[in-house]
Amino acid sequence: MSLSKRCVPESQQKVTQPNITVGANHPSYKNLIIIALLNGHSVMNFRYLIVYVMTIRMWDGSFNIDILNAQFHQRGVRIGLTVFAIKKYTVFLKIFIETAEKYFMVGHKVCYYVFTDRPQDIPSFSLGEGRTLNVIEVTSYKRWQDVTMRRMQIISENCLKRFIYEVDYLVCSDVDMMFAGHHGVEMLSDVFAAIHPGFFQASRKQFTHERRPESQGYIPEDEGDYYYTGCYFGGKVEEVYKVANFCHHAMMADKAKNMEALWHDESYLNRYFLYYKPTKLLSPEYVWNNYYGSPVYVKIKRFLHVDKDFEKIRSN
Ligand SMILES: CC(=O)N[C@H]1[C@@H](OP(=O)(O)OP(=O)(O)OC[C@H]2O[C@@H](n3ccc(=O)[nH]c3=O)[C@H](O)[C@@H]2O)O[C@H](CO)[C@H](O)[C@@H]1O
Ligand SMILES: [Mn+2]
Repeated sequence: MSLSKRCVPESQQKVTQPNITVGANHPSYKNLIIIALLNGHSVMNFRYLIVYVMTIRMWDGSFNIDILNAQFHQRGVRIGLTVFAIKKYTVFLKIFIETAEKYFMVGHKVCYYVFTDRPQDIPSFSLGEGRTLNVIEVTSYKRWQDVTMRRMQIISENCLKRFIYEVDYLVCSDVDMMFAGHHGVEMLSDVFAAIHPGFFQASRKQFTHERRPESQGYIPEDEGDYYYTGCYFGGKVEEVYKVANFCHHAMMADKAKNMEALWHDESYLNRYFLYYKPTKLLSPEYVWNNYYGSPVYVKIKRFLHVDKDFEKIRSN
């Protein structure tokens, strides 16, 4: 997969965001309505316009971390972070965990769950207090598409087997990522999702949703609030179970028909979120890719894609 395939065309990347920063660093409701209309969420489709505008978005300046930390500490909240490092992707783990130690839920109870087919290749890490790392061996798949999609099955099975007993919230991430700024409890909610950085300014027409009605990942042309990234989502364990279980079964139903949604697990995830809205939406601060430059609205890059040679890393 070439990265450029999934991007907004060059010409549009240069379009700067309208003046959306008012007071704090996040858009006002008035400006969100304007952005929603510009993005093709018509007033005729009032329900989606409301969803678009009312979703809680996390931006720098939109939360008070001291108050939130006190609340989460009082509850003794435990947070699991799942990450898959299958085949050659084990190379990404070091920087992922090392940067997570610096920025991810610092001061809280954190449990890393590393799923791999190469446990012997997992280095040891020195972890902060209250933080543990579990390496869980899983079988691999030949095609990278199957590796990425099967994460949903493994996550859903482990929700029932262990996550539900061990943690309160789960964060599910790609491994080819690095933390670069604060990632705290402000992002936690029943279900949270993040906007794909390439589609923050894109109109609904440009979203690369699955458009074949026969697929379980189908989203009609005139629906879809956002294009969510498949690389970062989470929530309470019972909610993540529902997300992952849906995506896995949708994928299996398509497979039985010899189909595969356009962007694999990401397409099924987008379909799930169309009908079961996330209760919190992370702004592009929480998932960014420097490929898209440094637009003014991303004041803090908290989580970044690591460059990779797609062909090399995915070859068996
Ligand atoms: C930024 C973003 O939107 N990421 C999504 C995107 O592409 P990406 O290009 O980011 O996908 P990717 O190559 O990172 O694969 C997804 C993840 O699967 C795991 N993996 C994959 C292959 C492998 O051989 N070994 C391995 O461990 C690993 O955790 C990796 O991070 O599209 C994928 C499906 O098409 C997934 O939805 C990704 O979450
Ligand atoms: Mn990735």
